[in-house]
Amino acid sequence: MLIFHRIIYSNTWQSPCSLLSIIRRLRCQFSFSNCLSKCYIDEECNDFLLWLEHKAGVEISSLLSIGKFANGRSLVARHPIKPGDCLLRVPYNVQLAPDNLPRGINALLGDNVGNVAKVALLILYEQKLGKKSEWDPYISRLPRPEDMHNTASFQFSGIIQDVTLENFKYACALVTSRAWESSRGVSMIPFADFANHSDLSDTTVLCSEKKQLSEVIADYSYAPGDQVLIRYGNFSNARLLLDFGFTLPCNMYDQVEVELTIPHEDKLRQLKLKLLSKHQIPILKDVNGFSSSEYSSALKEVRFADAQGRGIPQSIRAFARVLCSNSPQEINYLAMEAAENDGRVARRPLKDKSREIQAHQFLLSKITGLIDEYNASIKSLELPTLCLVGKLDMRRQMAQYLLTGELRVLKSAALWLENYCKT
Ligand SMILES: C[S@@+](CC[C@H](N)C(=O)[O-])C[C@H]1O[C@@H](n2cnc3c(N)ncnc32)[C@H](O)[C@@H]1O
Repeated sequence: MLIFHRIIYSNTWQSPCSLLSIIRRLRCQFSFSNCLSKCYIDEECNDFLLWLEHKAGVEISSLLSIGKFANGRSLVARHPIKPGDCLLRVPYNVQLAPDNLPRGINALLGDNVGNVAKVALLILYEQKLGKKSEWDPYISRLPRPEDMHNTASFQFSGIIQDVTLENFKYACALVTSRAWESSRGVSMIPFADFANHSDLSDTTVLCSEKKQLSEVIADYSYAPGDQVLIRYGNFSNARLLLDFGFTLPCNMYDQVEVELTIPHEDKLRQLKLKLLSKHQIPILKDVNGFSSSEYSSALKEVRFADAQGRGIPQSIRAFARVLCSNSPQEINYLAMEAAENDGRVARRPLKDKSREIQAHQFLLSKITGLIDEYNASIKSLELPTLCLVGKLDMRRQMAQYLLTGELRVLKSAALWLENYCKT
C-alpha cells in the first residue's frame, strides 16, 4: 500500500476545525515536544535539500530541515511556524514516477507490471548508475535494506538483468513505505518523504494538478526544533507494520479482523448461507472458490462501553443473529423482516429477548477466545528466555504494540457486549 494524499481543488484548502481536530492538536503538540530532546540536525541530508532546490529551480522549504530522531530521520521546524504556513512545496518535475523509467526498460515491461514495481525498478536502475545518476543525491540517502522492517511480500517480475529478488524486494519496500498515490500512478516525493507519521496529526500531503506540485500546509504551530509529523492515512498498526515497518504504542486506528463461520454440522447451514448471500452479507471465498470462514469484518475500538452507544458493527451482530437461529421458521421470519424493511437481514434486535442475548453471548464467547489467544501471545513475548537485542528487540516491541492495540479493541468490544447482554 501507499501513502494517501489529498487533491487540492482550490488554493484555499483548510482542514476542518472540529472538536476532534482540537483534541488531536493538543495531543500532537504533546507528542511532538516529547521528541525534542532527541533531535539532531542531519547536515548531510540538508545538503540534499539545497541540491533538490537547485534541480527544481525553486525554493522547496524555508521552514523545515531534516533531523535525526530515535525513530529515524524526520522533518523538523527550522523557524517558528504557524497554522496555514506552507511547510514544503515539491514540483512534479523533481518527483520520481513510472514515466521516469528509461524508454528501453519500459518497452520490456508488459501490461501486468504495476506502478510500484515500475518505480522500484527505476530506483534500482538509478542506484546502479551510482554517481552518474542525476538522482544520486536523493537515491543515496534512501534507507538501506538493513534499516527496513516492512513485512510485505512481493511478486518478482525478473525484468532487468542483475536485479536479484532480494534487491527488488528492498526497492518495492522503499516505494510502498515512502511513495504517494498520484496522477502519474505512484510518486516518490523527495524531501516530503522524510516526514514521519502520527495517527494524531491532521496534516497530509496535498497535491495540486493545476500548480503541478505537492505541498504540505501547517495545521499546528511549531517552535524551532519541533518534529513535524504528518498522517500517511488512517492506518492500523497491522497495516503500518506490513507496509511501513513500524507500529505506534497507542494507535487510534487499530482494528481486528473477526472471522465467523457457520459450522458444517449445523443442519440449517444451507438455509442460513442462502439467506445471508441474498441479503447483502457477502460470503467470503478464497482464490480457489473455497472458504474457511463465511464472514469477516473489521472490529474497531468501541469508545463507549455503555450498551446504548454505537457499539460493535451492525453487520457482525446481524451475522450472529442468523448464525444462532435454530429453526427454519426463525430464518424465514428474518427473511420476511428484511424484505419488509430496507432489505438488510437481521439488523433489528430479535423479538425474543433471550434469543437476542444468546446471539450476543455467542459473539462475546468468540471475542473472549480471541482475548485469551492475544494474552498468551503477549506473554510469550515477555519470556525472560527470549533474550532479544538490537533489531530483534525493536521488532519484539513492534509486535507488542500490535498485539496490545488489537487486544484493547477486543476488550472494548467484549465490555460493550457484556453490558448489552446485561441490560
Ligand atoms: C516516509 S518515510 C519517513 C522518513 C524516514 N524516517 C527516514 O529516515 O527516511 C517512512 C518510514 O519512516 C519510519 N517512520 C515513519 N513514522 C514513524 C513513526 N511514527 N515511528 C517509527 N518509525 C516511523 C518508518 O520506517 C517508515 O517506513
